Amino acid sequence: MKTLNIASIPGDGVGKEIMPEAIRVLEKVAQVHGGLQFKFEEFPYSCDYYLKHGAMMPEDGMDRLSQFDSVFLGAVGDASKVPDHISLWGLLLKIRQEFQQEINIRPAKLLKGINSKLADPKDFDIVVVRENSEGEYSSIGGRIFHDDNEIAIQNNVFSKRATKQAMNIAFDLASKRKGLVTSATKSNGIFHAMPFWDEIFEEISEKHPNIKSESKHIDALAAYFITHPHELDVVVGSNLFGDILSDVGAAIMGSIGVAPSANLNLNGKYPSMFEPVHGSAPDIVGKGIANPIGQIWTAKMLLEFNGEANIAEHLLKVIEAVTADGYQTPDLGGKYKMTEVTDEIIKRLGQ
Ligand SMILES: NC(=O)C1=CN([C@@H]2O[C@H](COP(=O)(O)OP(=O)(O)OC[C@H]3O[C@@H](n4cnc5c(N)ncnc54)[C@H](O)[C@@H]3O)[C@@H](O)[C@H]2O)C=CC1
Ligand SMILES: CC(=O)C(=O)O
Ligand SMILES: [K+]
Ligand SMILES: [Mn+2]
Repeated sequence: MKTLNIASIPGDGVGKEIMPEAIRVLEKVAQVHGGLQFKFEEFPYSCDYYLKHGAMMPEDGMDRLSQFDSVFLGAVGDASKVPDHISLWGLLLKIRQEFQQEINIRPAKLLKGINSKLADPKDFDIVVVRENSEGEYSSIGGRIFHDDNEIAIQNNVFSKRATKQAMNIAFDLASKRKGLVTSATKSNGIFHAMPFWDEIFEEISEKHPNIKSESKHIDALAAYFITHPHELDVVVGSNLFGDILSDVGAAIMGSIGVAPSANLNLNGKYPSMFEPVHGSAPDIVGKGIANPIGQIWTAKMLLEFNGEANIAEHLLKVIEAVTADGYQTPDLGGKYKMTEVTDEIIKRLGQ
């Protein structure tokens, strides 16, 4: 019997609602699999934890999480309790950076039965490869002076190593898919970092003559996601550009409530972390209508990256069969509650 030890961090808002749903699904997956079991340990790290303890996690929090095969996270952030930059840097971004989860994989493809927000979406299947450890998400800089003289300086960080790594992963992925890599740039406006990014992209492209490559400025590329999503395959972007594009990708899928993501540690020193693309959705919290599919599709990615590709594919097929038959939450225009969608997935997993 293979055991996967999973640290679950529901976090804030709808994170606390959808996490139990995805765990119910994973327990069922294990039962159907027969040779797999999960050991979950829940960690209460969140904005509520911060209000009690003055930090998003205890001193030994990272040590404890490092003992697990993977971290499974819901969402972080409740600005009514803790400013977002404190809560995200104290938990989500802390884990991504300290566990060297330098790559964030974010698929965007249409599931059967789900209406895209586009009138004619055609059949798109995109993977955003987001550099996940540096770029615009850096804590380097500071603030100086007061009142109207106040100045904020924010330094972006682009290393050749991490940039190359993200691009190499994008090309590898494209070689197993449609064979196209699109780079998100902004070298017409960002004077140093983006020409650097483009040069490295050029260099990596030349090493992969069989893969088509193109660069698009982030503004035009964001529009292209809306107008020509079916022409994209793998899209590689910096931390901020990848973040934005993956929300656009989620919107054209129908709702950010379905979008999954994997924060990958590639050197094997620390666990990877799996979390949906969306945040804590304070506007719908407590209503029982959060879409559980983002977290459940994320569970599929957790299975895939823990060596269980077959059952992972089966889970995605079941999710798609359920959406195809109209079991959808209100964000997708459906009338079903969160638990009803999960129940249907679990029922069909057993069939
Ligand atoms: N990775 C993470 O944990 C992230 C955390 N956040 C945090 O979440 C909080 C809210 O941020 P927002 O910018 O509003 O982004 P958000 O993703 O939480 O919500 C944006 C919109 O999508 C909807 N939505 C999100 N998840 C949904 C789901 N599962 N089912 C149905 N609808 C869903 C929300 O109702 C809202 O209308 C903030 O504190 C923010 O910092 C935001 C993005 C990512
Ligand atoms: C923070 C955030 O929005 C993200 O990582 O997607
Ligand atoms: K999340
Ligand atoms: Mn985001």
